[in-house]
Amino acid sequence: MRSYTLIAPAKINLYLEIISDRPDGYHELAMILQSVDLADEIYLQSLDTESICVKCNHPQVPTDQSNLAYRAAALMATKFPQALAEYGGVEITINKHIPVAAGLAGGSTNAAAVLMGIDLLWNLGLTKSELEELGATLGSDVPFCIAGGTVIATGRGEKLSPLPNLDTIYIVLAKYRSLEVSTAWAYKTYRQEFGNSYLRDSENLAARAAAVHSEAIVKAILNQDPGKIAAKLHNDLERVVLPAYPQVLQLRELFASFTGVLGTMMSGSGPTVFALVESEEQAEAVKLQMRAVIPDQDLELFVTRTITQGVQVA
Ligand SMILES: C[C@@](CO)(OP(=O)(O)O)[C@H](O)COP(=O)(O)OP(=O)(O)OC[C@H]1O[C@@H](n2ccc(N)nc2=O)[C@H](O)[C@@H]1O
Ligand SMILES: Nc1ncnc2c1ncn2[C@@H]1O[C@H](COP(=O)(O)OP(=O)(O)O)[C@@H](O)[C@H]1O
Repeated sequence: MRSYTLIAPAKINLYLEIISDRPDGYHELAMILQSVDLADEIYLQSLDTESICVKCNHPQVPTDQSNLAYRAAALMATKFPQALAEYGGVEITINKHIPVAAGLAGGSTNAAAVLMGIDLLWNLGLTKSELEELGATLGSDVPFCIAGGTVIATGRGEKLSPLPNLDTIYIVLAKYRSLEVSTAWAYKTYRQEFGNSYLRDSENLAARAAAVHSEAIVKAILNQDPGKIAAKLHNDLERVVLPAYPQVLQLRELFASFTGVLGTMMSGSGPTVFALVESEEQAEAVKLQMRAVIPDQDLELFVTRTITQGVQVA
């Protein structure tokens, strides 16, 4: 019986600009995605039968066919039926550490780990770009979770251009356990409220505008300048999520008021808010400050840091 354990890291969005809507219902984006060391462990074990089964220690995560990890395995089974017959199905055990429905790509990174793990279990020898292409059919953030590091993502988030590795930056994450924001709702509301400001002249114009806006943060990343990176954080989805979720706005304002915080932003469609911090010591101090102001145990707080890789075999 063969088995693999994979480490599946979360991401944050250092930059998220919505360029336009698309005929397929998605949005054209310009993003900078960053892997962080808060990660789930994914344990894969071959089965004698051709079935797929998912186990997870987190009550909010479904273990049926709606689990993104299950869907990743089902996709591999459909694409490679001979390998499924030869090597058997797979049992997927997810040890969740990443908060669920948080804007941290928890499900996407689990799916990425399953694609990479099954590639190994079934001796398929797929390239990273082949795996990323398969991943894009499961979710917009899945290709990035395979690539990892610091990456410019365009299209609906699946077209990736790597940036140089960032030196370690410490990060504090804050998320109310019971608060969920639907990604589809966030984009739909943005389209309803701000859609008339999209650039529609031509794809090129839209791409050029995105390049101009994100230029400053890309430069700061190339210069390894955490202060400037923090000053240029941006997320268009804050325009719809912050007014609708005052608790998220409060976290954002509190982080901004703490000593040692270089910059703060909501990640993805939220509701996680992150703060870039000067040092590990400052990060622990910022976490303590937040806990002192909000003792409510529904608020989850994590100290994490930037990393240079996506999913890895343990
Ligand atoms: C907002 C972001 C930012 O990184 O992340 P999360 O907050 O989910 O982590 C991503 O754009 C989310 O990526 P992901 O969670 O993989 O999205 P998908 O499953 O592909 O899409 C979920 C829904 O979001 C909307 N969507 C997503 C991506 C995109 N470029 N345009 C969209 O309009 C669509 O309504 C889609 O049905
Ligand atoms: N493997 C998985 N891990 C986490 N959530 C999952 C998974 N598979 C499906 N889901 C569902 O996907 C939804 C989004 O969760 P998640 O991927 O953690 O958030 P986000 O896309 O905001 O980063 C949740 O409602 C959850 O029930």
